[in-house]
Amino acid sequence: MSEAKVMGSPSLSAAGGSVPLLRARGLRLSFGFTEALRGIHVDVHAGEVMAITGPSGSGKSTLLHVLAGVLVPDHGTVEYKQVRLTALDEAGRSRLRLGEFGFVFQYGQLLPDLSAVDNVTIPLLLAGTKRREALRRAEVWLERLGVAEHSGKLPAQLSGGQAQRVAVARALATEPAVLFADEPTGSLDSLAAENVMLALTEAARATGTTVVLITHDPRTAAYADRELIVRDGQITFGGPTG
Ligand SMILES: Nc1ncnc2c1ncn2[C@@H]1O[C@H](COP(=O)(O)OP(=O)(O)OP(=O)(O)O)[C@@H](O)[C@H]1O
Repeated sequence: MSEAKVMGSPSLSAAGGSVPLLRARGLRLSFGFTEALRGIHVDVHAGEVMAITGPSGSGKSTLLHVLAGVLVPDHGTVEYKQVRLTALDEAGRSRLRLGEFGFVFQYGQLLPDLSAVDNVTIPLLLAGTKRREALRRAEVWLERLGVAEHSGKLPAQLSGGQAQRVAVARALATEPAVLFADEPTGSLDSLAAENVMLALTEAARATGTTVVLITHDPRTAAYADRELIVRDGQITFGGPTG
């Protein structure tokens, strides 16, 4: 774990209930005249797999980026482990992202000239892990994601589903507290999508990693513990009641 980790275990509120790992209130964000987020409240609890669904253009990616501290809302707050992420400057948010969060995108964005295992070592090496140990841990993660036999292949030699599982292994290798995934199966056929989701959720549940993922696909959402539906920048289903 990196020094940038925000210390503290899941805490209890004064009332004795568990405090969400991520707590967002009153999020509003506009791009010019487009109101992408129009007053969103979200709680994400430690260890849960949460799917954000909704029509194209409804604000899903914007919401994910605000929760992950990539974008700053015009109004509203995001708290991570009770630290107000929205009050941090860019450097503070960057440290938090590096230390606590992992990311997977629709197209895994593996480095094309590096083998699968070398791709997975990258974040470990950046975090200061020695090369030998990084290789060992990368192999363990490829095994967990079911792609160990492809570890020496270049991304171009992998199927789309295999490449996404390598991308998930890379995102989880530093053992982030939260994995943010934006359409992680969006480029795959349905069988490959199910295999990636199965591998992703099994690995996340085995390690207690919290997952926030965006998907258009109901079959992908079915792997989540909870679904949040966003329409026109607002949550229409699954938001906090309190
Ligand atoms: N950088 C940006 N500049 C201008 N407008 C943006 C920007 N990012 C998003 N938007 C607009 O904000 C709204 C929400 O976009 P967002 O990408 O969050 O939706 P989405 O639900 O993730 O869509 P999709 O499912 O198609 O990826 C859209 O109207 C989009 O055009």
